[in-house]
This record gives sequence, structure tokens and C-alpha cells, in this order.
Amino acid sequence: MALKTIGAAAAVALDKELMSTGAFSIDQLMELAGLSVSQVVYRVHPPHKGKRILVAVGPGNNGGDGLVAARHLRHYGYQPTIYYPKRGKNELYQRLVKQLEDLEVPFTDDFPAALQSADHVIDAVFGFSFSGEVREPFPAVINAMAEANVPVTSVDAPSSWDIENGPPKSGVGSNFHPDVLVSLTAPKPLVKYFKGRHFIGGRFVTPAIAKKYGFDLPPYEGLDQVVEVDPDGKPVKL
Ligand SMILES: NC(=O)C1=CN([C@@H]2O[C@H](COP(=O)(O)OP(=O)(O)OC[C@H]3O[C@@H](n4cnc5c(N)ncnc54)[C@H](O)[C@@H]3O)[C@@H](O)[C@H]2O)[C@H](O)CC1
Ligand SMILES: [K+]
Repeated sequence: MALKTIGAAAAVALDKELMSTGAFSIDQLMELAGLSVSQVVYRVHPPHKGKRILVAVGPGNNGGDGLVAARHLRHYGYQPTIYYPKRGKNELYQRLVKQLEDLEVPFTDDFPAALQSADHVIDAVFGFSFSGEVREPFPAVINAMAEANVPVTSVDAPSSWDIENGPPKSGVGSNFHPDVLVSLTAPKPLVKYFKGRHFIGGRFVTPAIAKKYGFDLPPYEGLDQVVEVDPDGKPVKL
């Protein structure tokens, strides 16, 4: 049985539905998304393996998830550093930045230099609204993540991948294969091209929503916001 996925258009529609008839606010969904990412990083890269987490943050909500994850990781005892070259004007992003500044989390302008002293990278550059060719200043960031000697965890999608068709055939992103992927709410079709450890984070979705959009709710355990699944969608038992 194959893992059930939702396409880019369905992901946008589902997001809208959660925030209208579902009565969630964007802040809540982003908080849950970032919390899921922080739990995955703790699981695959506990603090004793190295605390320096570099977070590549894009201009949209995928980037917002990265800012939230960085805050939780700071509270877990990690030392996050943020690369955020195209800051959204949206008040929500500004508040997330302020929360990190109040925790004395550093921001850097030099991604390749920061990568030299990182133990783990979070790719929160683009999610389900990415399209076309990667524009400046992000090509160098995607290339650096593709060549990183430390593990990379992608938020919702490996940035630069097409949501339906996976990695680009050539150019920026064609050699980008992150180690870990956290699918938010539900996996997207690109997961069939992904070879690393795959987690699903969406422990807020109602059975009715999952049924309407045609995906399965994974068996979350205990206090976990995430479940690791194999390519067939079966939970991975540790
Ligand atoms: N329900 C959920 O699961 C939630 C998921 N969330 C996360 O939000 C992203 C989708 O966010 P959105 O703001 O729609 O878009 P992105 O962050 O993917 O990117 C938009 C951003 O990027 C720019 N852009 C697009 N294409 C390119 C390009 N080729 N080059 C450069 N820049 C590009 C565009 O202009 C925008 O500025 C989803 O994946 C989840 O991670 C939310 O947290 C809510 C809950
Ligand atoms: K991403």
C-alpha cells in the first residue's frame, strides 16, 4: 500500500479550509508546524550530537515554521543561528523574530560561513508555494545545503523541488537530497523521490478533514507531534 499524498493545489485548499471553517489561526498552525520540526530535530539529532543548528529561512510561511522551530530548539538547549535574507513585512514574522532576539539567538548574513560551524541544518526556505527557478539570493543557499557535510532537515519540502515532480532535472536543486523531511499536515507527491528519513507532523487534523482530502492520519504516540513513516506509509518502530 503506497503512502497517500496531497498535491500542491489541495495543500493550499486544505490550509485555507483549516483557517476558515476549521477555525484555526495561522499563528496556531505555524506554531504546531514549528513544534513538529523541533521534535524531529531532537529525535534525529539529539543535543549530544552537536548543538549548533543553522536555520535557512525563506520569505513565506515555510520560513515562519523555521523561526518557530528555532525558538523551541533554543529552549531544548540547542544553539540556533538564523539566516533570514528576505524578511517578510508581515507582523507575524516580525513577532517571531522578536521572540528569537529576546532569547539572544544570533542572525547571520553569511550562510556558507555559518555552515562551516554548524552541526545540523534546517531547510525552511520554500514549501508548497515554491514554483519556477530559484531566485536570488537563494541559489547559493540551496547549493550549499546540497553540498553540506552535516545533516539537513527539510521543512515540508526540500526547497527547490517541485511539489508534484520532485527534484529539478538540472540546475539549482538537482543535486539537493536532504537527510530528513518533515511533511506538514500530509505528505506531498514529491515524497516518492525522497530517500531519507521521513516524518509526518499534523497532530491536529480531524478525521473528517483527512477523509475529505484522502489521506491517512498516522498513529501518533504519547506526547509526540510527529511519526516517522516508511515509503509505504507504515510507522517506523524505533
Ligand atoms: N497547514 C500546514 O501544513 C501549514 C503549513 N505552513 C507552511 O507554509 C508553507 C507554505 O507557505 P507559503 O507562504 O504559502 O509559501 P512558501 O513558504 O512555500 O513560499 C512562498 C515564498 O517564496 C517565494 N518564492 C516562490 N517561488 C520562488 C522562487 N522560485 N524563487 C524565489 N522565491 C520564491 C514567494 O514569493 C513567497 O515569498 C508550507 O509548505 C508549510 O511549511 C504554515 O506554517 C501554515 C500551516
Ligand atoms: K523547505
